[in-house]
Order: sequence, then structure tokens, then C-alpha cells
Amino acid sequence: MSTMSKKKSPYANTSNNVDMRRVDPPFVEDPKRAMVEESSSNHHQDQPWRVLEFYSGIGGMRYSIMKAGVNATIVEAFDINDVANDVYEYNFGHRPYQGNIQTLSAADLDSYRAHAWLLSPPCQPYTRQGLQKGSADARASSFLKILELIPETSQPPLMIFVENVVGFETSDTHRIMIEILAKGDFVTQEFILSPLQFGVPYSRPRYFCLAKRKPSSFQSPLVNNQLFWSPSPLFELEANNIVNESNQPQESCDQWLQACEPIENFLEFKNPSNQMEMGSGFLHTTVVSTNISESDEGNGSDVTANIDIVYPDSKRCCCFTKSYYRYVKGTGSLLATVQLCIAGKQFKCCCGCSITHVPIHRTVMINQSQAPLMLEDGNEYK
Ligand SMILES: C[S@@+](CC[C@H](N)C(=O)[O-])C[C@H]1O[C@@H](n2cnc3c(N)ncnc32)[C@H](O)[C@@H]1O
Repeated sequence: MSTMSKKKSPYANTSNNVDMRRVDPPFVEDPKRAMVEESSSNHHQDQPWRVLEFYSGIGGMRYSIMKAGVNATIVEAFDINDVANDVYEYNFGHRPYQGNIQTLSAADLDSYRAHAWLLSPPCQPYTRQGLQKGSADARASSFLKILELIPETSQPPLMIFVENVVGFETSDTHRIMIEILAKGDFVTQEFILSPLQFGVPYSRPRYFCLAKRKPSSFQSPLVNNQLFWSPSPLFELEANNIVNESNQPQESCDQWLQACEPIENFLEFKNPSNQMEMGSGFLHTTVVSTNISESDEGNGSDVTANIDIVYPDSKRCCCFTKSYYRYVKGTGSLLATVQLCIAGKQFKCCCGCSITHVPIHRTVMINQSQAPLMLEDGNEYK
């Protein structure tokens, strides 16, 4: 390792039990089968796959590979953020390399003798809310740099997995990535998928790219070198006879939303009998109260903001970000652990799916830090 500082720690307690559903969507490669089917000069079938996890954050990729049941070892994880690395270390008993991925050399990468690379680079250069500067954004450079190193390595990875936001697929970074992968003899399959399609109550469509170096191949070559974007659910709907009729998109959408598990199945309550006390490791307890009057309901008069409020029994939520509750828009749904009532009536989404897009008048958000709720322009929301 050239310039990154190595911090030793006990290695990988990988027995973490994550409650997520295993799915075998029709076109998406089964990771376990895909990896077992590979044969290559530098990987033997009975050996674990040696995997590098770039931009490891809190370890979502590592949880995924564990959940997929792949016989794999994360030989190293890399992240520049010490708080993320604290969480990763807490989760897995291994502290990632802390440093800038941009400083890695081809020799560093070769030293790991890795078969697969997992990459989830920063998404800010491509987000709708950002400036969408793509490769011109400094945060994109480490990703391009690491891809450019592939031809310089003596043992290029056999497989690469990239995750990013929707918007990445139209960026110049994406174009450059595809060019580099094609030149490096990789065949790709790209997908835009949402956790909702897998029964997880989280509406966060994301871009994924799978790349395999020839002579490795995908078991379903149908979408080779293409981007596949399907809004349909990809789990046991067929078994439940729920068919995604193209002429009834709203109905089928409602059906698969209902098939999702409720948010509460993914929350950690300190005391299950009192849902007000939430585990400190996950979300702030946010109490939402309002003086909205019944006459305001639905007619939109005097509406000052639309806030997406979800409850523990909701079957959908938007992406929670680090600015959670500080901004009205783009920082995730607000999780209300106390049900919002209007004149004694529970206020539910009109489609019955427990999402509440409520026109709220003079809403008061009381949260643990008592920080004011901010509007996107930086002004306080009153
Ligand atoms: C989109 S997040 C990845 C999330 C991760 N997959 C997870 O499960 O938490 C991007 C991560 O890349 C890290 N990062 C950004 N630029 C980096 C760089 N140049 N070198 C190392 N890490 C970097 C950030 O600290 C952040 O944790």
C-alpha cells in the first residue's frame, strides 16, 4: 500500500444477521450461481472469491454479499471517512483502509489478488439535486482513476460491480466507464432497480452495473451490454398470482407496494411495547404534530409545504440522508412514531398504502436536537 495508512483491527466477524429477503429476479444474475459457474486461471471453484470493497461506507455491499450466500472473503475495504469506518468496524470487526482511493497504485491493487471489485462511488456528481458536473466533479476522479488502473494491473478483476444513483447512466463518467470496461474485455449488464421490487419498503431506484471479463459470461446474455429498467416487482409475485398488467400500472403498483414488508420490520426499538423509544443507532424519534384543521384536509388551501410522512406500518419510504429532518425536500420521508390524527381520525394516504403526502399547515417538528426544520434556500421553516 503506497500512501494509505493501515489501521490494524481484528478481522471480519461476518456472522451479522441481516433481515433481508433473498430474491431471484428473472434477469438479474444470481450472484452465487454466477460466481460458482466461473472458472478462471486464478480462481478455483472451492476457494472463496477474493473481493475488494471500494467506497465501503458502513458496509452495505458487504452485507449484500453475505446475504447472497456467496463464498467470498472481503480482502480489503477502502473509505476515506473515519465515521463510516467506525461504523464498518463496529459492524464487521474490521477497520477499512482509511484514505483516498485515488492514491492507490496498480501494484497496490495487484497485491490483494482480488477476483471481484465492488464499487459504490460518491453519487453527488450525478444527483438531480446536485450540479450534475459528472466527471468534472472532483468527487468523480477517484472512481475514474481506479478504472483507469485496470489495464495496468497484472491481475485485473474477473468481475466488477458498480452501484450509483439514477442519473449516473446518462453521465460522461458512465460513458468513460463503459469505454474502459469494453477495452478491458469486460461484458456488462446494467440495471435500474428499486428495493421496492424486492419487498423492501424503500423507494430508492438505483443504478447497478455488473461486468465480467471474458471468457467469463453471464448466464442470461439477453441484456448483455444494455441497460435494463423495469418498474415491475422482481420477487414472488408470480407465486402470489399478482400479475403486472401493463394497462393497469397504478393497480399493479399498489399491489406490489402492499406486498412489501412494513418499515417497522427494519427498525430497532429499544422497547417494543413503546414505539416512541427508538434505537439510537438508526433514526431520530420525530414527533410530528400539526394544527391542520379538518377543513384543510384535501383542499390544499393555505398549504405551505408538502412533507412526506411515513409511519412504522408504512410500506414505503424515501431515502433518508444525513440532512434528515433539517430540510423539507430531498432528505427523506419523516418517520413519525406517533400517528398523525386529525379530529380523532388517522390521516392516511388516499391510496391506502400508508404513505402520507399531507398538505400540512404550520407543522411543528420536534426532534431530539430541537434543531429548526430548514427549507432548501437555507431559511427556517415556520
Ligand atoms: C455512496 S457512499 C458508499 C456507501 C456504501 N456502499 C455503504 O454501504 O455505506 C460513498 C463512500 O465513498 C467514500 N469516499 C468518497 N470519496 C472517496 C475517496 N476518494 N476515497 C475513499 N473513499 C471515498 C465516502 O466516505 C462514502 O462513505
